[in-house]
Amino acid sequence: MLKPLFMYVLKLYNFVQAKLILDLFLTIGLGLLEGASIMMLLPLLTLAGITSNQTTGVGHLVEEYLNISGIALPLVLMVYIGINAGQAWLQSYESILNSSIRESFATYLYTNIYQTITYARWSFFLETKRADIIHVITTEMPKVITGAYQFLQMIITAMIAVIHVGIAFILAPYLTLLVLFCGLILSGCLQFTIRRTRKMSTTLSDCASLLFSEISEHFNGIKEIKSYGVEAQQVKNFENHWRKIGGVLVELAKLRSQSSFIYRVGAAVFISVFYFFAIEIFHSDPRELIIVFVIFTRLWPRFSSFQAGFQSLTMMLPAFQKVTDLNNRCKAETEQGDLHQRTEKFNLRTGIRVANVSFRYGASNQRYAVRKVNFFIPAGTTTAIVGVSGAGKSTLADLVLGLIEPEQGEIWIDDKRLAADSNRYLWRHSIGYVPQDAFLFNASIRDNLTWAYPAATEQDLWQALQLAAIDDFVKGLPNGLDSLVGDRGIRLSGGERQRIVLARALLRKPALLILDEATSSLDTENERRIQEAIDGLRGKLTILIVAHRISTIKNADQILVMEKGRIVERGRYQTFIEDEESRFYRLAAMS
Ligand SMILES: Nc1ncnc2c1ncn2[C@@H]1O[C@H](COP(=O)(O)OP(=O)(O)OP(=O)(O)O)[C@@H](O)[C@H]1O
Repeated sequence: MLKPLFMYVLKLYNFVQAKLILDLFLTIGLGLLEGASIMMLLPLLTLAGITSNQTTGVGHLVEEYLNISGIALPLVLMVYIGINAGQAWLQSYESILNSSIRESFATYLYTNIYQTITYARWSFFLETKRADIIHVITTEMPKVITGAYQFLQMIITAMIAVIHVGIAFILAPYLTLLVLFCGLILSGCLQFTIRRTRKMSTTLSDCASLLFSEISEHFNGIKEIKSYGVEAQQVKNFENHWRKIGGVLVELAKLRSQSSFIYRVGAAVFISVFYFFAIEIFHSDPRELIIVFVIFTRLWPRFSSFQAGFQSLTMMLPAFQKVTDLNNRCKAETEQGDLHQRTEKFNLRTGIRVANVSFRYGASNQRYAVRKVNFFIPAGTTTAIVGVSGAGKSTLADLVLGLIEPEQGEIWIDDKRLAADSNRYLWRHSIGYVPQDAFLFNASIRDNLTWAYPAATEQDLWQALQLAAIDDFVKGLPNGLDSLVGDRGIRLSGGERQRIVLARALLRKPALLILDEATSSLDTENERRIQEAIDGLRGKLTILIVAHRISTIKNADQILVMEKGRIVERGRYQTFIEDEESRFYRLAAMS
């Protein structure tokens, strides 16, 4: 269970090696200075007249040295001030260094996980809930960063403790062993709270993940929730989730207060034992007794914070596990090859050949979404795929897009086979894609367009808008290209949004334009407009249309009819519509 934690600490070490070593040296320096500052109590107490009649021990040595050298109080006080000033300076320097290590480590880890997730294959996103990914990034990652850092702080605390215990041991070895023994007993007593904390934390993490999913789905489906009038049910679900989380949090608070109770009572018992042994059994030098007492009263909060830190770390372990699992899954799904060094594009000359391609969602799935499909899309032509819902149209489009890999068969772009990840990546780079519910950023129209092609000139932008038949609309807006589209393009109508997205796709001068049910959610008027825009592109571009409505594909050069993952008919609109026996005819009659 501690393995993921070590991994992150190791990452932290690899990331900030030099700074971390400097930090550790500073910590040792701080520990030594703090020890020296405590040791200064010995000459100070001696000069104040507290002495002992013992003739051995460090106290006696200091007494003799002060007598022989004749060192006066002002000099000892100056040394005391010097040590404390040095300690304060080191402390402030160390805290700045710590904060810089922590922040750069956080940036590194966040960017790293974001990158790993983003570069994972599409299949990963098909199998993973978005809410779970967002939950890991926004809720679990901060815990991981705090945890790795806290672990480091615990090591630092342990190092300082070792220095202090070392000093105490030199002064009073038996008393020190006694205190350490008592500390061990106390830790043993607290083991059960640690185990229980770990269990509760896993439950808490799972509950939080579910709650996050619930919130995300709630706001994604808010329109449906309101139209069905199920607000009360949703609020009740939310309340139930919170009640569960609240219960776990109260349990954790109980555990924390239990440990703190055990600590406080234990401290009182151990101080009494310490005094009893020091005075009655060891007959200790009062100065050494005072110093050992000072050391342990300073160490006690450290022990206690070490214990609390350990408990918090235990609480964070489920977060480490979740982040590590996600990271490992993404890594296993990362597209291989020199993907991001290459920028060249595919330039379709002959066409796209889909040869005997089959695909299913998951190796254990009995049902193939696409089965033994063969077809050719000549460059510069329009191909349409039609079929009833679930026939496999979008899956086939995703295969041609290079988002998913065929389980069997091959896809060829001219004479290049889409086999390697890097090929598929470059191919996607060369495609314009317009899905049914296209995505627009909450930014200006210009930003939304240039996102796909940052090097676009003003002329390129207007040309693309014109091709998508939306240039007049944009010209009419008060801020033209710089008008804001609102969250997900909410300030635009469905048709305007789709045409902006079409313009964005065209801006890249794509080798292939894929329209995946791009007009199915539009009204007739908007559909007509976008249809005109698409018709205007015929012959200029290679187009693949996945269509629900037959009216949108009348002018296609080739129509493929799909049924249960297979292509069952192919031809042109005119031929099909005259053949009442054709499946296409029946489809057209249904739509
Ligand atoms: N992510 C997925 N996981 C598992 N099965 C899936 C997934 N996506 C699609 N399928 C299944 O694959 C088959 C083909 O789906 P696909 O979306 O390609 O059909 P479609 O013809 O595009 O349907 P529609 O017109 O309704 O969008 C369907 O049986 C569907 O249930």
